[in-house]
Amino acid sequence: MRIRVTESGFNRRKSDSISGKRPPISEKVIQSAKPALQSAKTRNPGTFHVKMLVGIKKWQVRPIEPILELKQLSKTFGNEHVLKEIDLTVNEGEIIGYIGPNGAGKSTTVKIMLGLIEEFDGQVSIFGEDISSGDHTYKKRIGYVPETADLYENLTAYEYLTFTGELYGMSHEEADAKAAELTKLFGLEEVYHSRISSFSKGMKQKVLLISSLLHNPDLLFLDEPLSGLDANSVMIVKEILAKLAAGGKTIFYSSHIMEVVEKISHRIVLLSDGRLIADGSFEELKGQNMDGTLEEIFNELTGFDEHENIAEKVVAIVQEG
Ligand SMILES: Nc1ncnc2c1ncn2[C@@H]1O[C@H](COP(=O)(O)OP(=O)(O)OP(=O)(O)O)[C@@H](O)[C@H]1O
Repeated sequence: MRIRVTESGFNRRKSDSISGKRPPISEKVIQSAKPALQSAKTRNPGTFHVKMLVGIKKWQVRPIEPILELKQLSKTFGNEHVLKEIDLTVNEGEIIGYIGPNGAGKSTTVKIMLGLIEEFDGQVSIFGEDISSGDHTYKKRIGYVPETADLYENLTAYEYLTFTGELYGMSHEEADAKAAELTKLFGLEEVYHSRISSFSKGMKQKVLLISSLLHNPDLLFLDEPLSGLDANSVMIVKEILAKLAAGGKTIFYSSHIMEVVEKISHRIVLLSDGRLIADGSFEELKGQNMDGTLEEIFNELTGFDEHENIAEKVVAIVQEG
């Protein structure tokens, strides 16, 4: 059985504490959670979220809900088999690093889950509901940062954010108040009423991030969310994601920046040629005889060892003549 222990705002798995990647949760704390866990287990078998109410010295135990379930998900475009019988369960509070080579099918999976691609085989459930049922209310609980977005560049940040906030059911005043505070925290206070067309790439990315968070979604899909952000902003966003997950939000994080995926993900899911070929924490992947960085594990699992050879050929062609 897997347990997640939350204490003083830290949220991690027992395996994390053993690996020493983050400050360890003491064995005493884990032991003290056991009676509450045991009684919850007899009532409702499964996986549990164990939360210590700091100061009250009491354990709060509730089942970890599967937020997302893919069963035998397959997708073809014409004759091309893009997704091949994918099974995946994602639990509440998890940050999933969803990685794979170009063209592996990552965006296609995300678009299916967002309801942007409606034809597929298999079953996709979000918040316990089959998304093919025709009930689209689940979308209100989702936030999305696309890899490339058509921001309505003629709108100001204020207009764009209040517009998207209202689409998610917020009142104009509520969306404005929240957007103004968030843009200030992201250093965009002075340009809140400027047109997005005048923004730098990083500033636009901040608007997209704010827009995905404004309505306090329970599930976030992030596609290269750090694109164009400076090092300070990257630190802020990584911290925000860790805190959101500690508070029970679920994050599906797709990126090619392996160093970040390695650091922030509770679980790494590797898609190659439409199939899931690895699923586990970074420590678990390393434990399966795949030593090294996530970049090296990625190269090994996808069977790629040609980088030196290809680079040599490119440089030779560039320097010809
Ligand atoms: N609308 C479409 N029509 C036809 N083929 C498509 C369509 N969308 C995606 N594909 C194909 O599906 C495959 C997977 O594409 P997808 O965008 O899901 O890959 P990805 O893993 O997100 O890649 P990247 O890392 O480059 O963003 C590719 O071969 C792509 O050409």
